[in-house]
Amino acid sequence: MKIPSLLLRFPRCYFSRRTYFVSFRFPSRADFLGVESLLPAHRCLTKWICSSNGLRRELCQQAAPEQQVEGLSDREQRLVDRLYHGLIQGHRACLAEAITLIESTQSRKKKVAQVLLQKVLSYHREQEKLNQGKPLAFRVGLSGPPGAGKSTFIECFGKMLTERKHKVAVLAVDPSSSTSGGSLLGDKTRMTELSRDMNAYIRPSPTSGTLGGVTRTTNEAILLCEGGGYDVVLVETVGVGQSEFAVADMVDMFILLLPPAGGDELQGIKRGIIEMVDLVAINKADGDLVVPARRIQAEYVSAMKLLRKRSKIWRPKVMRISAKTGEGILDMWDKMTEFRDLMLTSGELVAKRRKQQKVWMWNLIQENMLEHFRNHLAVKDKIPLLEEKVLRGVLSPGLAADLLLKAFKDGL
Ligand SMILES: Nc1nc2c(ncn2[C@@H]2O[C@H](COP(=O)(O)OP(=O)(O)OP(=O)(O)O)[C@@H](O)[C@H]2O)c(=O)[nH]1
Repeated sequence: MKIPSLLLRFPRCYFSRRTYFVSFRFPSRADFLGVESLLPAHRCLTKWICSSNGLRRELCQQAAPEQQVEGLSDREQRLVDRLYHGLIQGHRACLAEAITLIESTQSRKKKVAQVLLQKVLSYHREQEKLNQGKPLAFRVGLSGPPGAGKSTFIECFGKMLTERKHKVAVLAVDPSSSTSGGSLLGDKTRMTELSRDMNAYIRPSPTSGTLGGVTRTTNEAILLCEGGGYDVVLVETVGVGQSEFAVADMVDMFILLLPPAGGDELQGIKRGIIEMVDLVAINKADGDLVVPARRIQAEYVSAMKLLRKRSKIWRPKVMRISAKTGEGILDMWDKMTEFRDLMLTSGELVAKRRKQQKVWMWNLIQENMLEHFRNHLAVKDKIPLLEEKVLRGVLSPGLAADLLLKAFKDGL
């Protein structure tokens, strides 16, 4: 809808968003002289604007392009706007700053981060609508025991993708970094060439927080990367704690990278994780390792036949690759895109993402509730005593839990 030219001719007329009130202020005496002739137009315009939602929206956009969010100071609002615009224009520095903001544990910054995320989410929705429902990015999880060759693989795979005009983001989930104070995953020195590539963005794991906290920020970082135009987001993790399960719950495709070794060396691979996998890549299938790689591939192919089918359209594949020579990497990407396309056309991808959103929400609630419970004044002091009684066998775990829960409920 067009804004009446009359309204635009008078720069001092203003429109208040909250009251939908329109008023004219005449800039000079000369203009004032013309008031008589303008009054009917003024009244008519006021009435029209009040009844016109379309114009109201248009005026709001022209008068105040950024919607002021309640509770944010002007400075915070400006920060959100700067990061948002920088992010969607593809500035890496803004993406990095935005991820730092979502990783913050300060309550004020957390609030600002959520406002930014909301904005990025509505941008996502718009873009996906324009894309006929196609997701902005392909989310891929990569796990494997230490030494499997994850960083060599990411370097080789990432470069292959950027050469094909893709934009690649690499995020890491390493809960062990919280205790060790630093993460090797996502370390740029492990992927020297990719980290210099302008179409790649590498982010190490946050070095503080629980697995739940790290998972939350990684989930949010994925959204930010997608907003920044990265169409392949790779989330790397090692088999520590429950991190692979957490990563499998945030990606479209989950890949397990294995060295050509069996038995003891693969003890670290948790049984359950094989059930989450969409593709197993046996790495280092080069030189003398080709034969053992073939053997491991055959073992996994037969083991995976016994697994319960998770998808109607996809059976997990086992492939041999060499991250060092690049052999098999392109074939692997072909398989990955085949998976993505099948998932998309069958509707399984949308269903999977929806389910993941729900899992994510409940995980956050669980984590926050537990923290709230542990720190609640009514139970905080009782926990060590009851724990000790349970350890000594004086009190059953069930009774101890009941006592603590009762104290919590009474204290609410
Ligand atoms: N022969 C051969 N060696 C490889 C291949 N990929 C990786 N390597 C070697 O395997 C070793 C471990 O590789 P990384 O890429 O550091 O493995 P990672 O899984 O990232 O290991 P962590 O950093 O311990 O988690 C290095 O010495 C690599 O050179 C491959 O395809 N073939």
